[in-house]
Amino acid sequence: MSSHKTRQFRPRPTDSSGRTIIYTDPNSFHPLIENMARFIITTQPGIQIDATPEQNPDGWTECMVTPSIKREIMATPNFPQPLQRPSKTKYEIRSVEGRGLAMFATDHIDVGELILCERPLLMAQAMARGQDVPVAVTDELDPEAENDPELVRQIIFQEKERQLETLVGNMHPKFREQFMALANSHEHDGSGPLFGRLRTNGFGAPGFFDLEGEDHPYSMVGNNISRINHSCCANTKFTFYRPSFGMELRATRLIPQGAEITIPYCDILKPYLDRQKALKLYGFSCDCPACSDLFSSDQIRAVSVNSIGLENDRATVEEVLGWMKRFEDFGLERSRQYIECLRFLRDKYKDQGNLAEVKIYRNKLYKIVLATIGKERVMAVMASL
Ligand SMILES: C[S@@+](CC[C@H](N)C(=O)[O-])C[C@H]1O[C@@H](n2cnc3c(N)ncnc32)[C@H](O)[C@@H]1O
Repeated sequence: MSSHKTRQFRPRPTDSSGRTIIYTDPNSFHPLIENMARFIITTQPGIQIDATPEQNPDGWTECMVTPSIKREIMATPNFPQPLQRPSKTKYEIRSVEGRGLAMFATDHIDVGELILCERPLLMAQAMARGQDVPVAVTDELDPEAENDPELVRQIIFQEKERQLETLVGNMHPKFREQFMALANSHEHDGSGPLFGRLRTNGFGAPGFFDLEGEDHPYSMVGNNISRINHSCCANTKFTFYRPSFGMELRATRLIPQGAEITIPYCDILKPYLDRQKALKLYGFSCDCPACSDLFSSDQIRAVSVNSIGLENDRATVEEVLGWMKRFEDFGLERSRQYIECLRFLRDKYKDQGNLAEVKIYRNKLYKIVLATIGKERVMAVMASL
């Protein structure tokens, strides 16, 4: 059924600087999305309009966003920069029994280390958490149908599929092939093959708001990063670096050679039942250490989002090290309280004049903040700690 297979890749114009190739063709959209801006983002200097992916190793992103989001992207300071990749690739993608393809460390990976950086294949609006039906869709609906949530859901799925047919139809065949090779855990719920893949593999694009301050739930899909499986004790975190339009992945704990590299598909600070509910969308049930020992895990998760009472400075180093161990056992290095433990130890040693320990904990703090917040905001956050 998919028309995307028969569409031809069209050459795009370069802008005056010759660096960013931008293509906007709002007229080719279905009326419901006529206000969306479609364009591509790439950063290879001097690239020609008919460049191949081989000539443009950073790749490019097919975007379909509102014009205000497009303006926001273009106004990003220092945009666009080339991707800054890790100096050495330390992962491989291979299949694993019962979990399809997965990513594994081929070398020891340090906390905070950049594991991969890639330009998204595409960026588009996904199904929002608790999203209302788009106004244009409700206008077209018969009032009876509007009260039928399943029918409304199916109509939204069809609209999303049509939007994506336009977008995916314009991808370079190599990138389209990469997108179509990704897993689809939504084959039986009415999502089309493109929207199903976006839902299965999309990473929330952080911090994109329209002019009225309304959150736009955009998703980005990457060729390699979208092969990473979930764990509630995940050892990495995804961040997005706007100046290079790069999806970045860093380690939140030491990853030994041979270990699987994992990310969270849901809020891993939430209790077991909430996580299971969120993971249903992906068609598997998690068997990570936190899901296997859910009683202890839920207890420590509840603590990790509240407070362990470090504010009054009365805790001892031993107590704090004990808390850190419990957080580490359940993969909670990214939690606010774990970061507070590191800050506490740095300051405690500073008060004692133990400069060697101060250096160790300052370093650890920097690495975990870098991994969890990303390089765009790491310095600002460190200054506030
Ligand atoms: C984004 S893809 C990850 C890569 C995927 N394994 C592949 O083969 O391309 C998401 C899908 O991977 C599978 N998956 C992810 N994490 C899993 C886990 N912890 N256990 C079992 N399956 C998992 C599920 O089928 C899920 O819908």
